[in-house]
Amino acid sequence: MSNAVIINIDKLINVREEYPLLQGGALAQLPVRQNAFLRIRDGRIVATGSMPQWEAADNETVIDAKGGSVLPGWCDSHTHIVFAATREDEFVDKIKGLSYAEIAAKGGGILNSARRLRTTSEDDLLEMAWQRLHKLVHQGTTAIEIKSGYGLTLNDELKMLRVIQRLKQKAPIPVKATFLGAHAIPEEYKNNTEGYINLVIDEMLPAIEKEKLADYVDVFCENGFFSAEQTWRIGQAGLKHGLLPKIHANQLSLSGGVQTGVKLGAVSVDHLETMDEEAIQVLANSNTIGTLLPTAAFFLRMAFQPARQLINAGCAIALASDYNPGSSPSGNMNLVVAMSCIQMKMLPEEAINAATINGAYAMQVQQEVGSITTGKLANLIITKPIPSIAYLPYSFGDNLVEKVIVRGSVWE
Ligand SMILES: N=CN[C@@H](CCC(=O)O)C(=O)O
Ligand SMILES: [Zn+2]
Repeated sequence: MSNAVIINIDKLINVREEYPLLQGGALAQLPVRQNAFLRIRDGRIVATGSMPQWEAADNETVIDAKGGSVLPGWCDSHTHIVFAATREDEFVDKIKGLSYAEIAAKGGGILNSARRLRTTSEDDLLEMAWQRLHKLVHQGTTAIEIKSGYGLTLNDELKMLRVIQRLKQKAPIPVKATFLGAHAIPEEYKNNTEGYINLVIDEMLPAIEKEKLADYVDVFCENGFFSAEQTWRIGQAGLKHGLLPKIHANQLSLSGGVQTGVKLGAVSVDHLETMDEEAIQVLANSNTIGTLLPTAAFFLRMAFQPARQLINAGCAIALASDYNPGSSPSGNMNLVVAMSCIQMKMLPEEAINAATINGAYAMQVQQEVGSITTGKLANLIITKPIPSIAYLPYSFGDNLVEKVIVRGSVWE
């Protein structure tokens, strides 16, 4: 466990003693300290101060930020990084004019990933997911949620969740596991949706509870996938097995996913490309976080999420990458933040808060990460020198991450 001090920090971003979930107008408040240092003991933040007051201490590594800025590492609360194969062939099909729904109907999409995953070993899946996670940390992600949902049989869902469990043990960053058995109706149950739902409820959930393999339960609430009523039943069953819901809601249609998620007391409802006033108001009047996934909207050429309306209504917004082989084959949170400002008109301050502290809340790790707060893990991004906070999303596509610090050590 490392003892270190980061010196010559131009801007120390998101420094907070109290770190409440940020709703509506509060998202635009991003506390910044100029010309600072930050001290780390046993991998945790123990002090911050003004650079002129800094004094060297024994037995600590000095990390010189050289005028760069420091912010909390990104908290990516929605990913599918355990998968067996990429799907660039579908990407080309889409360029040629096929829709996401058409690709799914011809056996592509999630079912394509399921076919490939079923014939891949747990060790091989772990190796591939670890490579992805390792790269994501280099891009600044220092807490992550990972879903199952490409197995769609009892054994293959358990296999995916065991991979996530092994990632939890291997990775020095907070990792949360979400059971997404209700991601699609598998081929074998094509004409028997109820049979598959029974398998999820009666066999998968008890087995997952027994092995303590998941933190959350998720359902893809969408036309052609799972209805609001089926989402409700699976969410309730998850709750009985100790799993709080996080719901894929309102991606392609007004699915009722937001209302159902809120009624279930979901930690978050995610996607939200397709919202109406009723869904926005229901979310605004709840404790459920709305997690926006702009790179999925971008990749599928869909309208972006109505971030301004959600924030103006008072919602708590988080940003996540949705990293998956079908609809967002990138987990780069720097791009997510930039796209949120460029395409959804979020202010840079709002986007950074949504990708750090609110992302931490969306996977219940806010006591460990998400802000520069004494006692939290020193999971941090050191940027190259930047003239302003707005420069981060403004210079999209440029790599401004100079170093990533995990538990006080530079990520190699
Ligand atoms: N929308 C549902 N699930 C994923 C896509 C998964 C896939 O296409 O493989 C998502 O969040 O976008
Ligand atoms: Zn997803």
